[in-house]
Amino acid sequence: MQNPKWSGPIATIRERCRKCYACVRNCPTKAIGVFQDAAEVIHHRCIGCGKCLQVCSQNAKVIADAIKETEKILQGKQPVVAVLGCSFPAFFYDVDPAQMVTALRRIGFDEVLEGTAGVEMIAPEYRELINKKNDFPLISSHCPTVVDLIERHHPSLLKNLVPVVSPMVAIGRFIKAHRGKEAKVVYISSCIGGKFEVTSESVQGAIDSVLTYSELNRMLKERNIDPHRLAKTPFSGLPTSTGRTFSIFGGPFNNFGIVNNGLDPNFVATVGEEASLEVIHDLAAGRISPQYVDVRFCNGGCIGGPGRTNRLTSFSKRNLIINYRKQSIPYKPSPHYLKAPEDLKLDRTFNNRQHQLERPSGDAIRRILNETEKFNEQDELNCGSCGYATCREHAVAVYQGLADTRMCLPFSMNQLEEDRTSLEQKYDLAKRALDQEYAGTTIIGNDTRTQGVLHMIKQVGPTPTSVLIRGESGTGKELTARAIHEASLRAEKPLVTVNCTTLTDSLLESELFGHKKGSFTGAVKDKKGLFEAAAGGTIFLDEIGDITPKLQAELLRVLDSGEIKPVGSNKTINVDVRIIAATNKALEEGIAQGWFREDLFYRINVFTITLPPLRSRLNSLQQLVDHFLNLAARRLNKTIHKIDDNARQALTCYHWPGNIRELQNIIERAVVLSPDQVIRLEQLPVVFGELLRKNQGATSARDTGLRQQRDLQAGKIEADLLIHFLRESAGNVSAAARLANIPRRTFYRMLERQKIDSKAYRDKK
Ligand SMILES: Nc1ncnc2c1ncn2[C@@H]1O[C@H](COP(=O)(O)OP(=O)(O)OP(=O)(O)O)[C@@H](O)[C@H]1O
Repeated sequence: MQNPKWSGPIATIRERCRKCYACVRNCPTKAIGVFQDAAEVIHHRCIGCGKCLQVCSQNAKVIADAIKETEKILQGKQPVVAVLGCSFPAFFYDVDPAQMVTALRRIGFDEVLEGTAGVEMIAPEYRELINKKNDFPLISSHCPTVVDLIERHHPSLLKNLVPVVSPMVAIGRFIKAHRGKEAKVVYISSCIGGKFEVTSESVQGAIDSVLTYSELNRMLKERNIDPHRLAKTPFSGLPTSTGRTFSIFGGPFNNFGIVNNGLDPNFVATVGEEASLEVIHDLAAGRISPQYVDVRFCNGGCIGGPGRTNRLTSFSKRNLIINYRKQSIPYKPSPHYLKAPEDLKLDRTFNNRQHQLERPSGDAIRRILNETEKFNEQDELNCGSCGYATCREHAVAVYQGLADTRMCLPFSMNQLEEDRTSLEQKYDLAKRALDQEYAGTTIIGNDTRTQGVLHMIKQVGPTPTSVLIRGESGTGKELTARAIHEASLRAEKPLVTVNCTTLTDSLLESELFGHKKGSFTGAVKDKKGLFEAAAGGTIFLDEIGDITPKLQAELLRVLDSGEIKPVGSNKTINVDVRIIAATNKALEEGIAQGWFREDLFYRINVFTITLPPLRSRLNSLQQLVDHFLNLAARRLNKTIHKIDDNARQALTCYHWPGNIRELQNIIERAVVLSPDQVIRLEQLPVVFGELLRKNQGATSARDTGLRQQRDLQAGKIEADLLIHFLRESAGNVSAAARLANIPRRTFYRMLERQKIDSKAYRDKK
C-alpha cells in the first residue's frame, strides 16, 4: 500500500486520490479538505461516519488498521477479552455463534463476551433519565458518530446528550471492573465511530482496541482459521436477551421501555445519515422538542456500519438479528463475572470540540468568485462538480483553506482551453521560427514571375508602406512578408506574425491589443498585445480575410490613428508598427458580399504583391527541388548527395497545382525514407512512379518501332497488373502472387523487372 497519511482513524492514500471530489460532495460535515491536489480527512471535523470510505471508488480512504495493535495486545502477558458487537449475527450469519467463540479463542483471546450485555447494562440508566421528564429533549449518546456530530458541529446540544456511556464502553468497564484494570478488552463491530470514541478522555481506558468485522476476517484468514470447521465453545459472559435487538431500528426503544406507535411526538427514533442530520438540525434550531430522541447515523442502525464484511440489505440483516434473538446460545459464565462489582460507573461527560473556522466577508467571497471567473450571478452555475452545493459554499471553503479554486470544473475547463489556445499560438510561432531558421528568407526561383516578386520586395521593403500579399495557400506569402521585413529599416526590430484564423474574435482582439485584468472571463491579469510586442517592427496579419467586421473596424482605427486600446481599458497607447497583411481570399468579393470592409481594404491594399502558384513557375521546379533537398537534409541531419534522374524526371510529370509546401513535404518525406545518400523513385509517393511510366510509355510510342512499342505496352500492362494485385493484397507479395495465380518467385522477378517496390502498397488496399 502507498503511504496513507494518518491524522485520525481515517487516512488518505494520496497517490490513489483521482480528484473526483466524491468524498467532498458526500461528507456530511465537510470534513474533507483538498490539499496539494489530494482530498484528505480533516480529523477535527470528522465524525467517523465512514461515508468517504464508501464513496471513494479508488479506495484512497482507509480506516486506521487496528490489527497490529490487537496483535501486540495478544502477545502481552495480560488476559485479553474479545467482545462481539451486537450486530455480529448479521455479518457472521453462516457460522454458529459458538463456533465464532472457538475461532476467537484460537486467535488467542482468553474469553469471548457478547456486546449485547453492554446494552442491558445501560438500559436501566436510560429508562430512569427518560422517565425523569426533563425540560429539554434528551438525545441518545450510544452512537459515537452522533456524539461526534454534536461535540464537533452542534455544541449547543451537548447538554441534551444522555450522560451515559455506550454499550461498548459499558461492557469494557464491566470487564475491567471484574477482571482488574490490567485485563485488555478488544471490541469487534461494524462501527468505525467506535475507533474515534475510545480516544475520547471521558471514556478512555475502557476499551483497548476496536476491530472491525473486516479486520477480524483478515486475522482469521492470516491464521488459516475457518470458523465453520470448528467445535462450539460457550460465551464466557452473562446470558443476554433483550439487548440482542439493539442494533436494529426499534431496538433501543424496546430496550429503554419506550412504547410508541410512531404517533407520539415525544419519542422520536431515527436511523441513517439524512434523518440524523435533519433531526439534529431541528433540535439545534428548536423546531422540535420531544422528550427523547434516539439517533443512529448508519443506515438501518448499527447493522449498517462501514466496517462491515458483507453487502446484505438492511432488511435481510434485520431479519437475521430478529431470528438470533430467539436462538439458544451456549453460555458458561466465568466465575469472576458472577459477583456484582461495586464500582461500575456508567456515566460520562461530553466536550465542546468545535473548531470554528473564520467566515469570510462578502468582499472576500466575491474576490474568490472572481478568481474562478464568476463575475455575476449567471456565472455561478452551482453545478456541484467541486463537491460543494453552491459556488459560494465553495468560495467559503477556499477562504477557510479547505478547498482549492481549481476544484471548480467549468473554471478549470476554461483555463485548459485558454492554455491550449495560448500553447497552440506559441507552438505555431515556435514552428514558424524553426521553419524560418532552416528556410531562411531566401526566395528561390529564376522564372520571370518569381523574379518580378523579388523586384517588388526590393522596392517596397525599405518604405513604411503597408503591403497586402495575395496568393493561394502555400505560395510563399509568409516568406515574402519576412523578406519585406528584412529589406526594411525595421529589420533589427521584431516581426510578429498573427494567424488570424486560429483565434476567436474576442481572443484575437485581446491577442492583438492586449487586455486589462478582469475585462472578460479568463482575464486574470493584465496582458500586453502583439501590437505592443511588435513595437518599432512589423506585424504580419496572416489570413486577414478571416477577421470579423468588429475587428476590421478596430484594425482600421489602429491603422488610421497609430493607437491601440487594450480590451477593458479606456487609455490608448501609441504604437509604431508596420502592417503587412496576407490573404488567399478574394477580398473584393468580400466587399461586394459585405463581409470585408471596403475602407480597410483600401487602407491595407496600398501595395499589393500577388504570388504565382507553383504551376505558373514550373521553370523553377528543379531549383526548388534542390533547395528543399538541402533544407530537409540539414533539418534531418542527413547527407544526401543527389536525386537520381528517374526521380527528378518523375517530379516534372506532376501538374503541381499551386502549393509549394506540397513539393517541400514530398522532398522532406523522400529524405526521411532514403536509406543511402541518393533520392530514388521509390522514395517518392507511388503516383510519381505511375506518372513516369505513363510518360515514358507515351514518349516510347513516339520514338520507337512496332516491336519495341509492343514490348513497351506489354511491360506497362504487366506493371499495371502487378500493381493491381499488390493493392488487392495490401503489399503482401505471397498473397499477391496467389491472387495472380503465379509462383511467388516469378512474381518477385516481375516486380524487379518493373522496378516496383511492394512496400509502397502496404495498407493501401
Ligand atoms: N519561392 C520560394 N522559395 C523557397 N521556398 C519557398 C518559396 N515559396 C514558398 N516557399 C516555402 O514553402 C512553404 C510555404 O510558404 P509560406 O508559408 O510562406 O506560404 P503561405 O502562402 O504563407 O502559406 P499559407 O497560405 O498556408 O499560410 C514555406 O516553407 C516556404 O519557405
